[in-house]
Amino acid sequence: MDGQRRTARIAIVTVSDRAAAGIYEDKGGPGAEAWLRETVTSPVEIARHIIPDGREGVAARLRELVEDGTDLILVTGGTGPAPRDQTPEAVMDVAEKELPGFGEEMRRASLAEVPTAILSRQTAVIRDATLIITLPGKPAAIATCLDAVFAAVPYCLDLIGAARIETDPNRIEAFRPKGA
Ligand SMILES: Nc1ncnc2c1ncn2[C@@H]1O[C@H](COP(=O)(O)OP(=O)(O)OP(=O)(O)O)[C@@H](O)[C@H]1O
Ligand SMILES: Nc1nc2c(c(=O)[nH]1)N[C@H]1C(S)=C(S)[C@@H](COP(=O)(O)O)O[C@H]1N2
Repeated sequence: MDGQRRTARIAIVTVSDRAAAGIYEDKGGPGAEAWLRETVTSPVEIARHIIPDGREGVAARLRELVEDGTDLILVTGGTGPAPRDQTPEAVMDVAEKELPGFGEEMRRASLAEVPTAILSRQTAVIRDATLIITLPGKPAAIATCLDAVFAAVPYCLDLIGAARIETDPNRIEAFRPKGA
């Protein structure tokens, strides 16, 4: 089968000590899933994971998901400056390439809403044929950040050899050069 014409596999990883311990209910993961289900019109399988903060645990889970053939991973939480916030370090541990424009654009969009957005060290990276995008933990940040960058995601997935995805143009007009 043509590698790109298959059901896309997306993982949403919530990184939060308290959500993982059941102290509060995870709202970021379900929020990201709802956003994707409203936006992506081609077939997708979405898996959700909740894990505690920590560089090694996050990196290990990302490696597993990449080896499992996941096309896109959204990681929410642990991007801030506090000692337990180590998601960017974990993501860089598994990265083959960084795409700094994703973090720049997500922070720009978030800064229009909250001045504390500058505290998020979010970014995006590629490992093998997987795109990994980090998002802040605050559930309200999910839509702001995905709205800001998702137009570039389908073509990025094409370029790295991941599954092809289509979006509802009324929500996100995906950028693809003519003929792609
Ligand atoms: N996944 C989530 N689901 C629901 N609320 C969240 C989630 N992540 C963060 N929040 C909310 O946003 C607030 C600030 O987010 P922040 O990322 O600083 O959480 P945190 O205190 O680092 O979480 P934790 O200690 O569990 O890792 C939290 O106190 C919580 O109310
Ligand atoms: N859109 C948006 N971005 C945001 C926020 C927010 O509320 N909305 N919170 C900020 C704050 S307060 C922090 S500390 C950082 C990092 O959050 P994280 O550690 O949960 O990833 O994200 C920032 N980015």
